[in-house]
Amino acid sequence: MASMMGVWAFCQSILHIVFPPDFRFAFLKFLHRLFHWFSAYCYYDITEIDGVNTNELYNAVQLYLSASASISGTRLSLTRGLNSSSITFGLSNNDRLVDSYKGAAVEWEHIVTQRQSQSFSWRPLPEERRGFTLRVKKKDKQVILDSYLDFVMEKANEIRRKNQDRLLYTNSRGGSLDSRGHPWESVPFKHPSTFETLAIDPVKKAEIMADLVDFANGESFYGRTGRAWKRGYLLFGPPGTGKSSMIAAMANFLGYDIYDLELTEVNTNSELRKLLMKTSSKSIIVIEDIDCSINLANRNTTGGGAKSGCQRNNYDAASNGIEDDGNSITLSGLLNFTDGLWSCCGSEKIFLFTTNHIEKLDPALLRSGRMDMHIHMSYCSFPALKILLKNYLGFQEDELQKDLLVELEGVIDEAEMTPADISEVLIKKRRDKNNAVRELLVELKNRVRRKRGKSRERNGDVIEDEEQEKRALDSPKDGCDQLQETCNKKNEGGNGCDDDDNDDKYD
Ligand SMILES: Nc1ncnc2c1ncn2[C@@H]1O[C@H](COP(=O)(O)OP(=O)(O)OP(=O)(O)O)[C@@H](O)[C@H]1O
Ligand SMILES: [Mg+2]
Repeated sequence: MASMMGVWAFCQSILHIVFPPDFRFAFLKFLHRLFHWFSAYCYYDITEIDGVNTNELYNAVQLYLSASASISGTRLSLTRGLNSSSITFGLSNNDRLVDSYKGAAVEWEHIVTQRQSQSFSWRPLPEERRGFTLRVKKKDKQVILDSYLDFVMEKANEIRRKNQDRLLYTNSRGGSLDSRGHPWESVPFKHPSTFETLAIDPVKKAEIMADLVDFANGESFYGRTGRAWKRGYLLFGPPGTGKSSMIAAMANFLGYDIYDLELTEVNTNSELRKLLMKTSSKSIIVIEDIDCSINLANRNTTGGGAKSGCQRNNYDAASNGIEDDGNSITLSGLLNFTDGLWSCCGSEKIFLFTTNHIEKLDPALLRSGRMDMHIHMSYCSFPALKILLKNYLGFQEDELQKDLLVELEGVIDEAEMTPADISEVLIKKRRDKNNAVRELLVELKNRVRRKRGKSRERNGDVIEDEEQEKRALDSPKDGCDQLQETCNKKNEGGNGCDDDDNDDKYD
């Protein structure tokens, strides 16, 4: 190949000296054709810059070859991208690499030449002209063009996702665009929450994980059934039960980016659509506290149906019935956002809404297809508590005293304590893990006592001897009566170890 190129260059220089330009051009063209007729190969150039735009295929090839180049051990260039935690390998200048695909051998050459003179351009071009030349046997041309390049693109995306840290996008600028036309701002997403650290019922956890895996591997299923490749999850439950932690765990599990959509920053339905259009595939689009973001309860249902019935501005319709003139966001806009035609631009997207008050949401928002899975994030259950004890204190189940476990199991459900509150107790006392568990037990018992007292008050009963109940709940063995007394005293002074505001909301 190199010698052929040498001959080619030699011919060009001879022609340059001997013949006039017109003839020279025609002759060179002829020679070029001749050269290709007799060659068993065809060549494809993939330049770094296509006109003034960056050629995506060039970057993809570079990344794709980085996986093979690391093995072949030729001269390599090393790169570490922005937001990336790992180093990728690349072909050095004018180096070659052989790859094979479906039995066809291909050769990649990385060609770097100096840019001669800077022609006029709206943006400065790099001094070097870079590109890849792909050499393919003529008989393999079809298979390479049909699927190899798609394969390269796909692999490159995979590598990029693996190397790059998750990104967390926000629309804090509202709908306005930055200089590159993007409405989203991003920061590296480093939330450490995973399904392992998430304290929820293991059966529920396994179900959610299986659902996510089915979704991520479901391209052919969604194609076959004619459904858009997207899925909606609604997380509901009291504050501190792990809704945001669940979102982070899902993103880390699937390796997806998160788009945290601040609905109150979006002014119109069309702004909402633009934001959606600028989200990438393999991402989770989150609207937290959906009930607080938009007045969903006061939907005007003049047409009866979910979509036809909400052609009005929610805020206005609720207050003065002004028709939606497209200047504010409506429930129909939101419904279209989640399952209208636009929702499928760029596939493999998860829509995730959270709320503390599911009862406030419009049924149209909850139906399957929009929110396919409703996940109740509940107060800490006994199986979830065991996960917290393991994660925070390093306790394996068999390490804990049996009677202590029985006591914990006896009060945990009735105490209705959130995982956030439990983890606070465990964090504070984690230096002495046995003491931490005892302290937690006291806290749980206090909550149960207060709950029972409250419900009696509500039922109009006379509060009987609280001390008697205290004795019934307390274990004589655990030696933490002192702590409990202190806690009780604080509570009597209105200055308790916790407050019951949340309990009231969810009673
Ligand atoms: N189920 C859980 N498993 C593990 N940790 C949890 C869980 N729930 C809460 N936590 C802990 O409590 C903190 C607060 O939880 P998180 O922000 O996920 O709750 P939330 O349900 O989103 O609350 P809010 O409704 O107020 O947004 C987290 O940082 C996490 O450490
Ligand atoms: Mg939250």
